[in-house]
Amino acid sequence: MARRPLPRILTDSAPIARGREFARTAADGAADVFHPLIIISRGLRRLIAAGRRRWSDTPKERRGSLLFLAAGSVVAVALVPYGPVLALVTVMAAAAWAGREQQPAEEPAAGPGEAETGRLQALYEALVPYFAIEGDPSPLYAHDGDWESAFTEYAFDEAGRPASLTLRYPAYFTDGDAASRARIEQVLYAKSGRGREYHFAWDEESNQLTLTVLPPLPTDIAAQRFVTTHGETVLGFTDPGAVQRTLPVEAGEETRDVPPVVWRTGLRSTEPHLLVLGQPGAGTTTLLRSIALQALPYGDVLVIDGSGTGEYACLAGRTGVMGVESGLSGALATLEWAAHETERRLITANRARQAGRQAPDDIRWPLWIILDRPSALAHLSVAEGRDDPQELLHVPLRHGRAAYVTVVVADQLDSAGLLSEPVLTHTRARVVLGPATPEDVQAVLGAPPHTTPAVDVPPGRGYARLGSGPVLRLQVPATPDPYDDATSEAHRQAVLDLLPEPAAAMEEDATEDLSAAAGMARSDGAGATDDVVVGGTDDAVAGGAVGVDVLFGAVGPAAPSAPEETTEPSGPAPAHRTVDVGRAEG
Ligand SMILES: Nc1ncnc2c1ncn2[C@@H]1O[C@H](COP(=O)(O)OP(=O)(O)OP(=O)(O)O)[C@@H](O)[C@H]1O
Repeated sequence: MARRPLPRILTDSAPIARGREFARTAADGAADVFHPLIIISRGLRRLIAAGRRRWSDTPKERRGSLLFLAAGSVVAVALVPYGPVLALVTVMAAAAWAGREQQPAEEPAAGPGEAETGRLQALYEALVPYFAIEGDPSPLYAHDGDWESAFTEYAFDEAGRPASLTLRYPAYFTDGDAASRARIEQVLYAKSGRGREYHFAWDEESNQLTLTVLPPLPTDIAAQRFVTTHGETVLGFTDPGAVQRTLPVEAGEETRDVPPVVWRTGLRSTEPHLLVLGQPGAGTTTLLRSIALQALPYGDVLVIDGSGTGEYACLAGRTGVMGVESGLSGALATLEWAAHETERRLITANRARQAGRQAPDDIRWPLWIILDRPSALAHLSVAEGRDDPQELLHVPLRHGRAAYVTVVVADQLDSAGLLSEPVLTHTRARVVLGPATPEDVQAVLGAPPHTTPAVDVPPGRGYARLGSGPVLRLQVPATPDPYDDATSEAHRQAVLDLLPEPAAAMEEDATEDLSAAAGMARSDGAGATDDVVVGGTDDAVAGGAVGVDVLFGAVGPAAPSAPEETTEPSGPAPAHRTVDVGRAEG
């Protein structure tokens, strides 16, 4: 049976809604009209209540005189012309004022407690000798002066120690003088509580100094494939706000965004080479290992380990690793090859440019020279009456940028005096690791840090400066030697995952490709060159100098090595993309 519809009056809600709307409008209109009356009546109620309170608060013996005063006022009002009218107007005005909407009184800001006030006063007093001069008619800093006029903002941590403080200082204070600043920073550091790192921001325009306590940098980030582009290397991580970019990283179980210190290399880099200095055990080798692992997917790497401790053993024999040398002869031979290779790249790139062509691929494939502890080799070379290997770095350092050659040098701080002049001149990207005084940081980076030295310095902690940029706090990602027994399993696996394939496997693949290519060339009866040249130049092919043999064989001028002094076997040269342009040109 079909359902009967309900009567329309029960289902049609439009008239009800209209009625409700009308009632609301009428109420709003009435409220507007009667608003003054409402205010006045509320005010009268408040005045009467206030009068009653006053009457009850008045002692009994004084009530008579109060009553007499009130009666006198009434009589006076009645006698003066227009008195009652004026009195009525006055009462109405008083009622309107008393009845107005009152904003809830704002909660008074919680001021500093007694202990905190004491700390601020002590800080203020400690600054007086530095910020006050005799003859100032209205000194901002004076003994028994008011700290509240000098300290504009402050915050405290749970322990009651200052977490941030902004203070004003007199305009005559020499805030452009590093020594004057250092004295103030030293006082604030001592009085605010040692054991924490502070950042000092000097606003010279408004004569303000802001001190902020810095949280420790994260130490839980291990080696991993960072989200960077070709030519970018993550040196480590720094403070939020210190750089404009963040990178997603995996730290333990979670993924989070952290601000990286990214070093750019290549043709347009303004700081194409890096110098890392640190205290013993501060993590310089770890940083170099991290750089090598990031460089390998996009370039060839040559490692010279002056300390000879075998901490780069994991790289030996891997695709793209052209050698891991640790002896003096091996280092000299390898660096000599690197210098020639740089020259060869330069000449080839120059010829290509003159011919109006792009530089060939093998020139543009980056070559990284990683030199750990050259001072140890320098010492040996002096003892043996041979050349300092650093002399051979002159060409790669000077011309490396145009030849896609990047040099990374690491040494200990106390051996910095043994670094050669070209190394010091051409390494504009700098890192200093481990406990270092502000003077050390200034000497290495060319500018003092804006933070106080950390008391507890974990390995891989330090400062970085790229060119003339700001000095940044730095924490290097943990990239330990996977063959070290002390390395945790998670870190070992992280590093092993980043290592390229062993070069032997690649060579086998290459040999197979070579056979296939040669077979193909034979089968179509054409010259072998056209079919198999992948990265060669037209010149090379036209010259007939490039055959299948140079495609997958040793690249460039073969990297020499001194096997008897090489702790790790030199990895076979990469067999995947370059041709011997030098021979082709010949
Ligand atoms: N960023 C880091 N995170 C965690 N551990 C690190 C980090 N850097 C270094 N370490 C650890 O500190 C120790 C010393 O590191 P490393 O060998 O890199 O220092 P070094 O400066 O090269 O020392 P040396 O003076 O012996 O050459 C190693 O156990 C290493 O795993």
